[in-house]
This record gives sequence, structure tokens and C-alpha cells, in this order.
Amino acid sequence: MLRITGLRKKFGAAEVLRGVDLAVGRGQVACLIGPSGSGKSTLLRCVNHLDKLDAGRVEVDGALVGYRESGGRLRELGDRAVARRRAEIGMVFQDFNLFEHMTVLRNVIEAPVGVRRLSKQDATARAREVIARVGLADKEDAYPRQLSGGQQQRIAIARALAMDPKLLLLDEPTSALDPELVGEVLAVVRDLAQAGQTMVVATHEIGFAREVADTVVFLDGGEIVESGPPSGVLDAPRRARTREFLERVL
Ligand SMILES: Nc1ncnc2c1ncn2[C@@H]1O[C@H](COP(=O)(O)OP(=O)(O)OP(=O)(O)O)[C@@H](O)[C@H]1O
Repeated sequence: MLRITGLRKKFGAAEVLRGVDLAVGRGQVACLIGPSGSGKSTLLRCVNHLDKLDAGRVEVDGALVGYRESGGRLRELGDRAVARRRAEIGMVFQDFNLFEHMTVLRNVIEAPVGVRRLSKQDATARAREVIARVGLADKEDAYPRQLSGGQQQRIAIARALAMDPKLLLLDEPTSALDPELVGEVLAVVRDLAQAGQTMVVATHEIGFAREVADTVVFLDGGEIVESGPPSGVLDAPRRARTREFLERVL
């Protein structure tokens, strides 16, 4: 479902991603772990073309994201074509990014109506379904400020699900939450994993990665140091850099 090859990304002189290769199969969950600044967010942002690539390619379900091939070279797509491709990729940010002036229901309906061109009626039915799926059916008329951080993040997940994404990217979805609210968001993500949603999750929650990931990807200094099933990368790491990181965070 996701194939990344030779991905490089610079900000100024700093090379933040230094040749990343990663494949995530349909229905699989990859968890990105690594120190702060290792490039996890940038990697996710390159997948949905919020950041441009300097080299390499990203394909979602066989189609390039943000580019088209022309004469053996990649050319950037226009805004509307990018928006169409991006509509197939859900993104959940650390700080929820909900529209504060809109109710929960309006937040979730917005993209299906505006981007997918669903009728208001169909979008509302879809929104109600995904809001119920994150356990917040009783909050559809609330405004974000009336919800806890955990509830806001669950609505942000519902908003992404409303577009029926082929791939869901979650960028440290629990980092901005008080510790007692982390569990409710992880429970929603765990349910999605069990339901077969393809996901890439950047996370500092190592225990969670052990539980849900098919593949754990340890990123350090913009490169993948080690990747594989949790039983390998987390429980029997082959590389000293992985071991040192895990000793620091566990
Ligand atoms: N828009 C930008 N302009 C300049 N530098 C950037 C930009 N975005 C990220 N960086 C730099 O790229 C590096 C990787 O950042 P990134 O946010 O991808 O790391 P991360 O692993 O997600 O970190 P964290 O766990 O703290 O979120 C950092 O050194 C960061 O300062």
C-alpha cells in the first residue's frame, strides 16, 4: 500500500532524511520510533506531500503522491491533483488541528463535502458512523474547546476516517495529551489496527508499538537503523544504536 524508495529531504544544508526505503503492506501497521529530531514527522509529511522530496519516490497504492513521471523524471503535480491524491491519505497531527469555530459534526463533514463532493446527507451519515466508531456519538454538537484533549484527538481520527483513507498517518497522536488521556486514544488506534486499517504511526509509546505494529522502524539521524517485527527490533535489537535508544526510553 505504501512504498518509499531512496527518500531524501533537506532543510537548508541539513539533510533530515538520508535515503529512506520503507514498504507497508495493505492492512499492516508500521510504527516509527526514534529520538526527537530523527525525522519521523518529516517522513510522514513527505508521504502526503506536505513536504516536498529532494530525491526518491513515494507511492501509495501504486500511484505517486505529489508528482507525475515525465521523461524519466518526476514533475510536481498542481494543487488540485495533489489534493485528489492526498484525499486518499488520512493525517492525524499531534495537536489535533480541529476547526475551533465548528462543531464536531461540522469538523468531520467538512472534507467529505468539500473534497469528496459527497452530498450533505451522505456526509452526515458517514460522519455519524465514524464519530460513533471513536466512541463520541454524544458529542457531535459540541465545539472542540468543550472536549478534553483525548476526545479532540479521537475526533481528529474520526475526521480522517470520514474520507475512508487507504492509508492513515498518525504523527505522535498522544504526545500533546495528559498521561491519563493517552490510553483512550491508543485504544481507538488499536481498534483500527485490528480492523485492518493500513497505518504509519510515529510514536514515543514503545509499549504500544510492541502491541500493534507489524513492523517497527527505528529512525535515527534521518536513516532507518533497523526495522522488522517488534519481537526483533524491540526485544532483540541487532544494532547497538537501537539498543542504546531503547535503554534510554524504556
Ligand atoms: N520546516 C522545517 N524547516 C527546517 N527544519 C525542519 C523543518 N521541519 C523539521 N525540521 C528539522 O528536521 C529535523 C527532523 O525533524 P522531525 O520533526 O521530522 O523529527 P521527529 O523525529 O519527528 O522529532 P519529534 O519526535 O521531536 O517530533 C529536526 O532537526 C528539525 O529541526
